[in-house]
Amino acid sequence: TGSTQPQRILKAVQNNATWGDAESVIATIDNYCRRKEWAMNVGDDKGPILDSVVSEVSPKVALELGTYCGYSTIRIARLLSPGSCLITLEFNPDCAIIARQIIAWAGLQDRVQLLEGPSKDLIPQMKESFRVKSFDFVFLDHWKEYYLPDTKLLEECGLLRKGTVLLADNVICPGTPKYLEYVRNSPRYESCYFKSHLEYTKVEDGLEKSVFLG
Ligand SMILES: COCc1ccccc1-c1cc(O)c2[nH]cnc(=O)c2c1
Ligand SMILES: [Mg+2]
Repeated sequence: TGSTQPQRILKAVQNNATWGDAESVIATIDNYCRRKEWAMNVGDDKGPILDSVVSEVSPKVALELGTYCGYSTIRIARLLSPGSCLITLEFNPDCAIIARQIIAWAGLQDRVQLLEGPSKDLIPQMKESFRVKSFDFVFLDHWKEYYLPDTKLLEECGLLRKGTVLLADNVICPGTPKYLEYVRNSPRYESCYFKSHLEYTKVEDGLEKSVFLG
């Protein structure tokens, strides 16, 4: 019985990154996934776009849908000011176990709350159980078919406020046509596309930034 990809990524981090140094964890994962085995991290081409949007918003309360190994969790959390927090949702327990260790290796566990379970079950609990009033920033990076239903659920649960920024990965590859159609045509969003590439490849992909207008 061999190892899983998340286990191999964790081992690369433990063998090459400096404990407590988020930048070295990011660089280690990018090097490993570019040279050894491709993995679905937002990566070092789309990553700086994510960084610039997070820095512009400087969210106090942020949400990530889809943790995987924690790569984008670390990219976001390393930019948060003290007292801010990032809630990240992961449905796969094997990924959650690895992500917790990678987030800890980066020294960011105090700003991150990783919740295990389906986003459709966890989102309605945000207000009561997790004392969230509303999110300032949401990064959508889980399963493309859930982008639209989860966005509507966030609206229905009153978790978006005037100015909340949604940033969606993979809107071209694998592609999220129903989500794109919604945010680009709804009068309740102002949307724009940041062209880039699928992580570690030359294939086109991009991020869609959508501001909720209330
Ligand atoms: C499992 O498919 C991997 C894959 C294969 C080919 C092209 C794209 C992707 C891909 C890339 C990503 O950044 C992703 N981000 C989040 N959830 C995904 O399922 C996902 C898939
Ligand atoms: Mg992705």
